Amino acid sequence: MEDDKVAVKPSRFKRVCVFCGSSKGKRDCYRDAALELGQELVSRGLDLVYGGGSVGLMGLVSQEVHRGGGHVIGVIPKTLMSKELTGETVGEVRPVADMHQRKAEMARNSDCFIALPGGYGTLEELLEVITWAQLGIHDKPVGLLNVDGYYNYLLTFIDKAVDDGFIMPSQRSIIVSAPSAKELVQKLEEYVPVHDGVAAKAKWEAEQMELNAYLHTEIAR
Ligand SMILES: C/C(=C\CNc1ncnc2c1ncn2[C@@H]1O[C@H](COP(=O)(O)O)[C@@H](O)[C@H]1O)CO
Repeated sequence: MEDDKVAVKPSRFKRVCVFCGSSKGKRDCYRDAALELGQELVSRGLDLVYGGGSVGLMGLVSQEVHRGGGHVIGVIPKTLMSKELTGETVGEVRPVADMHQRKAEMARNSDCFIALPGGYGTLEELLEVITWAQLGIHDKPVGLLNVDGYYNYLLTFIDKAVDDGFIMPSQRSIIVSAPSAKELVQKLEEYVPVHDGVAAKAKWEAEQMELNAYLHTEIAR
């Protein structure tokens, strides 16, 4: 092999679920991070799963992956499907019945999760997959793209919850964070899931979640 060619190790992931703002935020660094994450997924040959639509950072990351030739899956509740609300979705659109089914479908179809900066919706999606990891419902890595320290207060709060005995120290490592997309995806590739006694007990919930998602899909047809 020529010296300037670096062998790219195949990814352990196929599909990455991205949670992010339905707004672009007020600073260019958020916009740039969404585009950079899109490019990183394309360069690693990874598909994108996200909440559908073209608004805010959601639009930027999905359009960047689509433009780079990556496969994009937008999972969107039927009530949000009007173009006035969410705009055009690039790639594949998977309509679902409601917000709960959307989260279950996004999780079921992904091998890891990444949160870009966002608001309540992003936080809710992020904290749910962290909680599911804590309960052992899945063992997929969860990453926080901490663009210019956007999530510093959240990480400080989580450290406080560990210090004060509300989160087990072993569960602190569920959240993987990094300031750039490249670093974050690399850390997620290397992530080793946390396992403890809770995990085994909660496995049934994973089956329940899959069954619910399947039933919702069938009912929605
Ligand atoms: C109802 C309005 C806009 C709807 N726009 C959305 N379209 C698709 N998905 C959305 C939308 N809003 C939230 N989401 C989901 O939550 C995350 C973003 O929420 P945030 O509060 O902006 O952080 C995102 O990951 C989506 O899955 C007009 O008000």
